[in-house]
Amino acid sequence: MVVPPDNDVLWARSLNHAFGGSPALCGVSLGVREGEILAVNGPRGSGKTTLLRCLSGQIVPQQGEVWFNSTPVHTMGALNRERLRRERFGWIGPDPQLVPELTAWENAALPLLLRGSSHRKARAAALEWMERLDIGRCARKRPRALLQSQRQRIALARALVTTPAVLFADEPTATLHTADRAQVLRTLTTAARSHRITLVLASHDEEVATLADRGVSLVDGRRITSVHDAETEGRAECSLSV
Ligand SMILES: Nc1ncnc2c1ncn2[C@@H]1O[C@H](COP(=O)(O)OP(=O)(O)OP(=O)(O)O)[C@@H](O)[C@H]1O
Repeated sequence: MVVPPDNDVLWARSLNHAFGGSPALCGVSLGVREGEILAVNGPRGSGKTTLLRCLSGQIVPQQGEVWFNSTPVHTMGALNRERLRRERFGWIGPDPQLVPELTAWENAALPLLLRGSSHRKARAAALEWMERLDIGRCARKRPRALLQSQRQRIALARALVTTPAVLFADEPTATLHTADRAQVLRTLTTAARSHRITLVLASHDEEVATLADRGVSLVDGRRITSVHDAETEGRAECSLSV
C-alpha cells in the first residue's frame, strides 16, 4: 500500500466512480495541503460533485483510495465515515437546505446541538459566526423571511460553526446574483484562511481561481492540466518555499 505524503491533509489516488455504467471519475489523483484553498474547476457534468463526495466520505469510490490525515477513508464503514464527516468535515452545497421551522441561529447552531453541545454554547458560537458573516441581525428570523444570499450565509455559518478541518464547498454561489456571489466567495475564503480551515471549492465562478491557492481541472471525469493550473501550482510551490 502506498502511504500518502505527510503534508497532505487529504489525498486521493486513482479514483474511479461510475453511475449506472456511466463514468463520473476516471483515475483522478490529488493531494490537498493543510490550510490550502483548492479550487476544483470544470464544466457541468465533469465530476466535481462526485469528487467532493468521494473526498468527504459521502460515497466510497468504486476504485481508488482516499486518505484523511493518514487515515484511509475508503476502507471505513458507513458509521465511521458518518462520524468523520460530522466531527472533522463541513459541507456547503448550492442550496442552503435550512430547516424551515427553525430560526436562523438555530439552523446555524444545528451541528453543535446534534453533537450534544449545551444550548447556550451552541447559540453563542452560531451568533459569533453570524456576526462575522454579517447576518447577525437575521438571527431570530426563519428562513422564509430572508433573502437567498442571507440563507446561503446561514448555511455557511452552519458549515463553519464546528471549525471543521476540511470544508467542502460545492458550487456555493450557484443560486446567487453576481454581486452576492463575489461577497459570499470572499467571505468563505477569508473565513477559511483566518481559521486555517482547508477548503476544497468546486465552482464555475471565475473569481474562484483568483481566491484559491491552487486549482485542479476536470473534464469528463479526468483531471487535466491547463496552463493556468500549471501557473497556479507553480505559484503555490514558490510561496511555500519562500
Ligand atoms: N447520483 C447520480 N446518479 C446518476 N448519475 C450521476 C449521479 N451523480 C452524478 N452523475 C453523473 O456523473 C457525471 C458527473 O456528475 P457531477 O455532478 O459529479 O459533475 P459536476 O461537475 O459536479 O456537474 P455540475 O457542475 O452540473 O454539478 C455526470 O454525467 C452526471 O450526470
